[in-house]
Amino acid sequence: MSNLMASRRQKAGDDGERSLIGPPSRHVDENLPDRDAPKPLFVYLLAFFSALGGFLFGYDTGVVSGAMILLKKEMNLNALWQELLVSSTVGAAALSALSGGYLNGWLGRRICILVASFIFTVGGIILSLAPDKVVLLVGRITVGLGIGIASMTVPVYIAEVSPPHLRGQLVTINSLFITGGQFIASVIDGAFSYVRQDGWRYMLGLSCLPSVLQFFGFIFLPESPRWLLQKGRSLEAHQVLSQIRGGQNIDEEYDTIRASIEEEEKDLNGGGPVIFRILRHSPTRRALIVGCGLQMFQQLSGINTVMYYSATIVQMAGVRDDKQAIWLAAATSATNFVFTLLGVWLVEKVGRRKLTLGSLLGTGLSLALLAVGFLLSAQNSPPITLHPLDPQNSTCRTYGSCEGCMLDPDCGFCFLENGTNVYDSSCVPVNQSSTDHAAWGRCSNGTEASDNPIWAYNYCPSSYSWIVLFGLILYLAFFAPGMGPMPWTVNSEIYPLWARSTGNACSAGVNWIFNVLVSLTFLHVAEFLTYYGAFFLYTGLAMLGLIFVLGCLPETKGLQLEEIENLFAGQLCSCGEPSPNSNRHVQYIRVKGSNYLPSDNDASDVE
Ligand SMILES: O[C@H]1[C@H](O)[C@@H](O)[C@H](O)[C@@H](O)[C@H]1O
Repeated sequence: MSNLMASRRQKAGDDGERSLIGPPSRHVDENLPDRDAPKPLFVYLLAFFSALGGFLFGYDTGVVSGAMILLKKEMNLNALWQELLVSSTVGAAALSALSGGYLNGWLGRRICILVASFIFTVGGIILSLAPDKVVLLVGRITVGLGIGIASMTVPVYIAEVSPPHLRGQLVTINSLFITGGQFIASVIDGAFSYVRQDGWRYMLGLSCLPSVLQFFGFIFLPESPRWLLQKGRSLEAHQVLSQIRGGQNIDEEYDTIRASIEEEEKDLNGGGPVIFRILRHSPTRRALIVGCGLQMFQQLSGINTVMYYSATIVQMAGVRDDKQAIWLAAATSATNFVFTLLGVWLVEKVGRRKLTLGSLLGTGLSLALLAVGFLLSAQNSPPITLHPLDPQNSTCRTYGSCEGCMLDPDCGFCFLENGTNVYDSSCVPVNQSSTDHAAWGRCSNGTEASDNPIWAYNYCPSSYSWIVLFGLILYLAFFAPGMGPMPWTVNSEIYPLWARSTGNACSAGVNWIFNVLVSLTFLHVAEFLTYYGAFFLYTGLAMLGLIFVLGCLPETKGLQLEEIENLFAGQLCSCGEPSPNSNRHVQYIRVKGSNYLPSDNDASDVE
């Protein structure tokens, strides 16, 4: 009973409505069969224009690998500059995602999306016109700032304008656009890799098209009604909500949002910065742990390493032609994209929790398969049979097989091939200005060796590479529908309005910080643990993630945003079971527009 009272106290602050307390299964949206639930077109339009932010996130993070192949030759970039141009964007995204929380609360979601698309456009222009590497770096930091703001604002905006029965699907569309952006970027990379002179300018500059489209779209699109209500602009909020819901009766939804905001205002958990209030208030603190944990485990399961390394994996499997390898890497991003589509379809069918659990389990198993593939390749690594005189007396001459040679970033494997048979192999230093060639000898640039030796940098030829290739496809098939989109989707729904932008800013920041950490450490980890060791490590981390999700992620499917806070009222890790405080919740029903006051004696008020 005390739970009931607490629940009622929590929600019954609005006169003019009466509260009905009932189990989650009874609430309005779940009673409607999916096919009968209204699907107002306008909300799809909003989701599309917002998700262009996701597209830009995917495009700008994905396009750089292809651009770098041309850039490093044209601008003579050394390893440090290449690293800077790739990681600066992700680092800037981390910073701007963290500060995006404040901007979101202050300026609103719409203005933040406008600011992000403006920054994307400016960044794209800087990049396409850059006369030197310093300006390129400025451009890459600029787009990173846009990505950070977009990555935390767009899911929040979509979640706030969506009706509950479509919310998971629509927010997941943003992730579909991220992987779509990565896929289109790889196709553009492939197409413009033939344009040796300035091809990179087109690759980097083309991002201006979607950002301009988004900017003009958002000039005409409305602000989130929830944010408007929070700012006391109730008339506008009512109008916007009714526009978004296609003229349906919105009174009930409007009242629920308003009541919850009024309740939040009464119970602001003292003053001070929002992050401190989040940490002081246990339900939001728990939600923040779940949100940040999900984002951390998303990156720790190694998605960006696998994507980055996919070109090498296909080379290892025997595709030696550069162009073919680029197109096969595009096929990898296409796989990521197609399987995210599966996630969009599944999220409202099986729910967030089951989807994430199934995805993590499959991701872990595929990582183990990848590791086994690398282990077998290492154990059967081709021996080094030639030991040419090394003028630099480098470490390369000390290795007995390809495995040790390829793990040393300063060396590469030069060999001849007859079917699957490797012969006349040597380990020689890599050319410091381009890893495409050896520093000297048969595999160096400009050497016209009649027997056409093959230069393998970062990989070894292996007859077990099909296991690795299979592991890669399996990994994407499991990761993309669940662990890819769910951290973004779940974060957009688990915080109450007052904590939503700050909560999302923190969790998006965690995502970007772990993205930089994992990508920057991968080669070093591989150097110390070997490739199979690195992939076994990711397997272990994915399994830890599985335990975390199993223990801590509740199901949010079908609930109103205002109801979700209750899921975190109980202890943190309750294995997805709703806490005792959350299995009753309140519905607000306007009774003929009258000022109906809830009464404790009213039989309809209790179960
Ligand atoms: O959800 C996205 C998506 O899965 C991308 O493919 C990945 O590159 C991002 O890091 C991730 O946040």
